[in-house]
Amino acid sequence: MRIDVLTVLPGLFDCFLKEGVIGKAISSGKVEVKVHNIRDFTTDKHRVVDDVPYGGGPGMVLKPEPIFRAYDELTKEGEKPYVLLTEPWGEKFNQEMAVELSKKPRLMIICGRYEGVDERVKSLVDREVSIGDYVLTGGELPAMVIMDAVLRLIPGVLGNLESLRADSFSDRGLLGYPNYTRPAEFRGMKVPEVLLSGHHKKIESWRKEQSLRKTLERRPEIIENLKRKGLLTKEELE
Ligand SMILES: Nc1c(O)cccc1[N+](=O)[O-]
Repeated sequence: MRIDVLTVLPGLFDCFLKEGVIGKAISSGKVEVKVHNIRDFTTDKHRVVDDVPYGGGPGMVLKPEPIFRAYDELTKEGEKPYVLLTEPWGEKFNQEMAVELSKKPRLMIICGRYEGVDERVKSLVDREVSIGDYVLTGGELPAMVIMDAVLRLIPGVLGNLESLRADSFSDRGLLGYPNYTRPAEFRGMKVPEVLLSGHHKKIESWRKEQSLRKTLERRPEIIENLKRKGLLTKEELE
């Protein structure tokens, strides 16, 4: 997969693209991420990327010209990207969307900023995406959240497919089970006996029960939804 990011703050992505699972996926060539400074696509000497909103009002709006120039330049060759725009009013990002986006061969993420982008930029956009109902200083962190959730799903990026399978939200959207590692007792808190038993069937059913219990406690609507769709087994319903 290739992702092109358009932003006025490219430096924000430096650590994200160098460190951890994402950094390894890029350095190994499993995925390609290119961050582009929208200012590099301006033509005036002051490299202006924003302007005051027509009709008045607070703040600044990202101008259309530099973004369109970037889009035209970056899509001259190769597959047309599926274009996302990160902004507060977008469709709520979730695991289902991450799975869908991970199947696209190429993405472009335009990072919203200031009071937003000129409305005409949206003629380039396939999906406006929000990571939550709160006000941020810009769309760069949401772009990183989306890339993290999407790129980890690319085959080969996560070493152990098992950890992908046991993810929260991956088994029918159920929350993940509790995890423990050595030591078996720490400050009086013991690891559940079943996990030390080596009895794989018992461990699996304990984990399933914990996952259902946690989901029922924290996200009852997920259980209701699965019940309605008939996606819970008789044992799970008991
Ligand atoms: N919430 C927010 C914002 O305030 C600015 C840009 C993008 C987002 N978002 O994607 O959620």
